[in-house]
Amino acid sequence: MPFRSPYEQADIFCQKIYSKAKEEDKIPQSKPLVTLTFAQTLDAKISAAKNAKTKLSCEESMILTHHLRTIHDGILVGVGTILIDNPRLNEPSLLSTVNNPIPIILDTNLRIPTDAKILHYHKTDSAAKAPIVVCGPSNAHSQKKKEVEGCGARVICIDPSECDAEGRPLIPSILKALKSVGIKSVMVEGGANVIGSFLDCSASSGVPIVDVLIVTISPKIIGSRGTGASDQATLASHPSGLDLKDPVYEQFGTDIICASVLAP
Ligand SMILES: NC(=O)C1=CN([C@@H]2O[C@H](COP(=O)(O)OP(=O)(O)OC[C@H]3O[C@@H](n4cnc5c(N)ncnc54)[C@H](O)[C@@H]3O)[C@@H](O)[C@H]2O)C=CC1
Ligand SMILES: Nc1nc(O)c(N)c(N[C@@H]2O[C@H](COP(=O)(O)O)[C@@H](O)[C@H]2O)n1
Repeated sequence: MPFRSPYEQADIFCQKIYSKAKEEDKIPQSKPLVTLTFAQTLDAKISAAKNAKTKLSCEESMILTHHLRTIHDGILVGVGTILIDNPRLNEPSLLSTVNNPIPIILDTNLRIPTDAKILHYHKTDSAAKAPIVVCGPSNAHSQKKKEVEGCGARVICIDPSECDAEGRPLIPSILKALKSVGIKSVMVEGGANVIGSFLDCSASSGVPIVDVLIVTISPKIIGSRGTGASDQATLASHPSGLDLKDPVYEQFGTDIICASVLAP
């Protein structure tokens, strides 16, 4: 096989997966296209412990993750990930030459610290975009909302009728709100609670919610202290598990990528 850099490999891999999604008519009109993606160990852990930031991806699979970020309009994480990882969520090495997605943070009670990197990065790098924070109704008129807006973020409050019993905005309502501000595609990176909500919503809804699932599998075993990728998904509507259709596997460096275009 001719030599391919990991950048070329990432580009070709994404073209293959997203042209498949297109062929199968998975490019939605009523909601943004959703890619759910995360890195896990062989024993399906996304972090080494509760409250831990853990590097799982190798250099080559991280290049794929960064490439995926550049082909989506938005990149979404929960506030738990902001509090633990304090990420930048941009494509670091090619920042000025590629599309950087709009960071989107799900934060029911506006717990985001006003010094979080994600609230400030766009002020120092002109290629980075100001984030969107999606919160629950209790913050509609709060001082914290004003402070977060003061950092340059757009804060979207979801109506109480569109939140779950714990007051968390429902996934279809979040996607509707994102679509209404022009976001046509969103890459969901985690963490465990957000992954659980997207999986459950996708499995129980008659319409597709997650269109493409891309999982990086790292050759590591963490054991029971780690946070499981699906710890927060009940998958109650699928008692024998969720079957992935026509999975595609490819090795990136020392990791295996599993990708599937999900059936509705
Ligand atoms: N290996 C990987 O690819 C990744 C690993 N992580 C890891 O995940 C861990 C953080 O995960 P969690 O603590 O579970 O936090 P999380 O990042 O899933 O955020 C949960 C928060 O999101 C908010 N939220 C709003 N609407 C929601 C909804 N409908 N469903 C779920 N949450 C909603 C709530 O305020 C909730 O507290 C960290 O250890 C981080 O390192 C995070 C991202 C990727
Ligand atoms: N793909 C992937 N591999 C890992 O090993 C990871 N720990 C993550 N985590 C996600 O990436 C964010 C860090 O992003 P920045 O490098 O700061 O931009 C982290 O917050 C998780 O969302 N992903």
